[in-house]
Amino acid sequence: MAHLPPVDTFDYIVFGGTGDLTMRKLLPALYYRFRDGQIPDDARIIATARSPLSREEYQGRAKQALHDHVAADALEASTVARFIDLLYYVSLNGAEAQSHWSDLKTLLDMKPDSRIRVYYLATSPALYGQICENLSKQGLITDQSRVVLEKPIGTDLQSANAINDSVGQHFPENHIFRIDHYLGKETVQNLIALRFANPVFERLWTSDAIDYVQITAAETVGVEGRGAYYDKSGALRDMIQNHLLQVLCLVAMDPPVSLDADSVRNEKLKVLHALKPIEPSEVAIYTSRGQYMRGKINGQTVGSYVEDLGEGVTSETETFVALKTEILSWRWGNVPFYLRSGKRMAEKCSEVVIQFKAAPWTIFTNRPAPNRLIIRIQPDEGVMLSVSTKDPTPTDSLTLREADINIEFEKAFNIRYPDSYERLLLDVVRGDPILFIRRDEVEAAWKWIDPILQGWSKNEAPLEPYPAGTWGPEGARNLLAQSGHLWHEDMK
Ligand SMILES: NC(=O)C1=CN([C@@H]2O[C@H](COP(=O)(O)OP(=O)(O)OC[C@H]3O[C@@H](n4cnc5c(N)ncnc54)[C@H](OP(=O)(O)O)[C@@H]3O)[C@@H](O)[C@H]2O)C=CC1
Ligand SMILES: O=C1O[C@H](COP(=O)(O)O)[C@@H](O)[C@H](O)[C@H]1O
Repeated sequence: MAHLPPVDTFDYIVFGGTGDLTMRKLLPALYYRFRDGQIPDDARIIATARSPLSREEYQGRAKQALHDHVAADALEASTVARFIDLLYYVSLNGAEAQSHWSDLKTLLDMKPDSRIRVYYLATSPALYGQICENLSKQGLITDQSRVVLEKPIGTDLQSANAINDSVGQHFPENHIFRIDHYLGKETVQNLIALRFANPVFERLWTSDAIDYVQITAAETVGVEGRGAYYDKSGALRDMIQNHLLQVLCLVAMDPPVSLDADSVRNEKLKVLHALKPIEPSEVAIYTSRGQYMRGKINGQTVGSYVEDLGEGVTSETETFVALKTEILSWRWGNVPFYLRSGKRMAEKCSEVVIQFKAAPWTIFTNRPAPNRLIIRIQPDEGVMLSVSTKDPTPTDSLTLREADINIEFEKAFNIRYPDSYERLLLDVVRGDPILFIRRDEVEAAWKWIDPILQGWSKNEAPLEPYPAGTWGPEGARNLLAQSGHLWHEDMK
């Protein structure tokens, strides 16, 4: 077990404290950090929601959540008991000024104002503005207060601006932490280390050497119990607008002058601004969208998307999207960036594939395969570089064969890879925004996404069905075939 320096003590106030995200992700993440000695014993986690629950009832639910979502070998009874002791519950309608705010105030007033307060908004984003307004009216926003906003920040640029404006009336930008859990993933952060600590890669990180880049986030799960949210969202808003564009920024950005949050965010923003727009009339050329049908995942038959939504429902929502873009800059001129994400795909796999250009000439009897760098975000976090080596089979000529230089981080460092929320939740306490999204990044991402949504709404690109358990619709393959490229799984 790692022993890490503890953060300053804090009150974490979670709006939506009984919800799926809190139970499945936030409490387990805080538990792990507590177990590893990073959370002081006098910290408090104050959950709020409308449900009338006593503190003991809430603690009972939280205990169950830990048993369901924390590895059994990490659950020591005494540590669980000490952690459960940090939990409080206030029944409160965050959207109503007349609700039980005085209960929350009484609890918070028991500690000095200088204590760090984190207001974590894990409710529908439609409530963010009202919750912040009520916090402000009740005098609960101190100099040491921060607010965390869960995704989605809006469904387009206009709605994102409305959310950001309403929260921004009560919290300064440097106290607003917009979470994107992909940035908390170790391998995503490792992109910064890999690129800027290893000149061997960074010197080749341009259109001179790179043919194209693929970023994939494929899931085998369907919409699970989140159909009501997902059907209004779809894969483009749910995954591309935030997670995949953030990964693309880290792959493509120029070296920041330091690891200061704004230096990194400024470089990411430049990438977002340099993305070649996809006009509504161009969506059939540059995008492919699909929806899963019945199929098989790991040998088990699974239902279609509309079956997962419920009986008698129809839907035009995409559960898969692939797109081709470019970054209009000196470094990346003419290098296609292919992004794709989908549910009910053949494998769970998030990765970045950097496909290098072929050698200009060969002296061997067969052509060397172009090098390929694969950064595996999950599962099996690691980095793999394919290289051409001499084929050891005895022949009369020097022929080549592909082999991999493969680093598996978990094995290399013999360490448990933490869930992304573990790091992010404590970064808020530390006041370190490097792995959070600044408002202008959200705006730039929506500005680029909105025209695609407009094109789709005019039916400019067909919604193609794909069987569950496959790599998506044919259109996704055609997107690359136009340039003679293949998705990674087709290269194997
Ligand atoms: N679940 C996930 O995996 C992910 C979720 N998110 C985001 O996190 C947020 C929460 O999602 P999730 O946990 O799934 O949603 P749930 O529907 O499971 O939970 C919503 C929570 O909000 C509470 N709530 C609803 N209305 C109010 C109100 N007026 N005042 C106070 N509390 C209220 C509910 O409790 P009660 O009804 O008792 O008030 C409940 O605790 C959403 O923005 C979602 O998009 C983001 C990424 C992943
Ligand atoms: O934000 C989201 O992410 C998950 C996928 O996250 P991962 O860490 O398992 O890759 C996705 O299932 C969900 O729809 C989306 O809202």
